[in-house]
Amino acid sequence: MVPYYISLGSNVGERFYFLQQALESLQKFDGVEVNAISNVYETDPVGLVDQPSFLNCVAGGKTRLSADELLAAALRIEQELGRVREIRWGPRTIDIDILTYGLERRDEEHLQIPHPRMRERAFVMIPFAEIAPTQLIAVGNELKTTVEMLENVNDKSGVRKWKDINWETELGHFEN
Ligand SMILES: Nc1ncnc2c1ncn2[C@@H]1O[C@H](COP(=O)(O)OP(=O)(O)OP(=O)(O)O)[C@@H](O)[C@H]1O
Ligand SMILES: Nc1nc2c(c(=O)[nH]1)N=C(CO)CN2
Repeated sequence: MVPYYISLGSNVGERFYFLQQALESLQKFDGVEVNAISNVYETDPVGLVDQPSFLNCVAGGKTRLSADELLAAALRIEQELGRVREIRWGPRTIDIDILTYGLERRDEEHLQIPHPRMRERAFVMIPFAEIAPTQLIAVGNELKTTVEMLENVNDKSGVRKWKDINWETELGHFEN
């Protein structure tokens, strides 16, 4: 089993419903365990700023899937939840990014791990450091903890805790 972390985001329609459905599908996926889920944050859009605000969270666990299979699972869940891929960085019902897969490093067009843009994104690093503060990430030639990476995020405004979520009640048999 390999430890992994993913980030989830939604800014269309019933945003929390999409996060919850995506996590439930992932948890039911053969060979994937979800062991920790962060708080849900309401976040100002980054990149393309003229779009609705997002709900974001980070989840982690262990998986028997390879990194490519985990990506395929994430893409399948995105499709099942009806994400329409149109504008880069534009609105989406659900976006699932793989942040880390063990200490694996990949730099292919279809799969980059650790996720190259997470280090400048407060909407990823705040929830990631919350559930895995001592997790080591390969940054260039160094290993950094998520907390150290979060310290280097320039702009942490625009990320607010949304609501108190009890993931055990929201997801069938989730154990935190
Ligand atoms: N670590 C990763 N996690 C998820 N998808 C990845 C990863 N690395 C590369 N990809 C590729 O990115 C594609 C999805 O791109 P997408 O349009 O969702 O980008 P985005 O989420 O808008 O932008 P960003 O990657 O900056 O969050 C997938 O088809 C996948 O092959
Ligand atoms: N706040 C926020 N901004 C974004 C997000 C996101 O999940 N949250 N995702 C993007 C494309 O991946 C682009 N911009």
